[in-house]
Amino acid sequence: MIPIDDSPIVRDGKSLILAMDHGLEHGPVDFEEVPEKLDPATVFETATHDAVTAMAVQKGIAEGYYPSFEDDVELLLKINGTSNLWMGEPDSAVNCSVDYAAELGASAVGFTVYGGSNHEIEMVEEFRDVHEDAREYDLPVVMWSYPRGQGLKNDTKPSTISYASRLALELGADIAKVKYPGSKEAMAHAVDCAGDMKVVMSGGSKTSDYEFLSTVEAVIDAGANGLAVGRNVWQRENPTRILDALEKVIYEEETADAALEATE
Ligand SMILES: O=P(O)(O)OC[C@H]1O[C@](O)(COP(=O)(O)O)[C@@H](O)[C@@H]1O
Repeated sequence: MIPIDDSPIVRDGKSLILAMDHGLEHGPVDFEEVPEKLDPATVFETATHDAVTAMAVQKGIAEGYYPSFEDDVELLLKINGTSNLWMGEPDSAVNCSVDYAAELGASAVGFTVYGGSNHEIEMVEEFRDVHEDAREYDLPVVMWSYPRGQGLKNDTKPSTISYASRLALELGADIAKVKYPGSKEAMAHAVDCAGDMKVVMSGGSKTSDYEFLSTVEAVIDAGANGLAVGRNVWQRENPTRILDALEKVIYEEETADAALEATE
């Protein structure tokens, strides 16, 4: 972990990363209800909102679309990723080098580690190379720290999420992106386990405005540093409105109720 408060992907110590790697990770199914979002430019447009500190995409999307948005959006290049067609133990192919991420204009890199998978050892060794290459460019490293595999039946239980945040600290991440462990108290423990490293919550599938914002409120109350979110923003009819509300909950530490009321 290095100090990253001056990084462009951090605003007032917090981050709101807009993720759009779902076409690879889940397949086009995530765009069925919002077919216009199949065009990555529409989501880059959403990422120009002041609340968004970075947009996380795979190499192909960055190559094709980032040049039109480089003045308004910070790029977080996701270095590895797997399709949903892969049926083996959780694993993730390294799809891009840190050198090429830097060439594309990335302000940070992202890397998934599936702790507990039968492929954990190789993934952590790949993370080592990515982490040390990123240090050469002073690029913050965001770890998608997702323990899962045949030995892990519940990947969001509190002890697993605390382990996920600790594992990221120990391996050198600057931000750990973890799933919500179900309560503010459990999130607070995951944050404690991360020491001075930043922890952000992973968004998850789309829920109601209130449910989503209340969870984000709990996460901020727990001392976490924001959110890395995809579907709960760009699957909405009005992504700007939820980003207006998230701006209030994350940076102004307002309640979900107050944020909703102010953005009605
Ligand atoms: O591995 P999972 O749990 O299916 O989720 C992977 C997806 O979730 C994210 O980590 C966050 O996106 P969401 O907010 O839509 O859950 C994406 O970067 C990634 O594509």
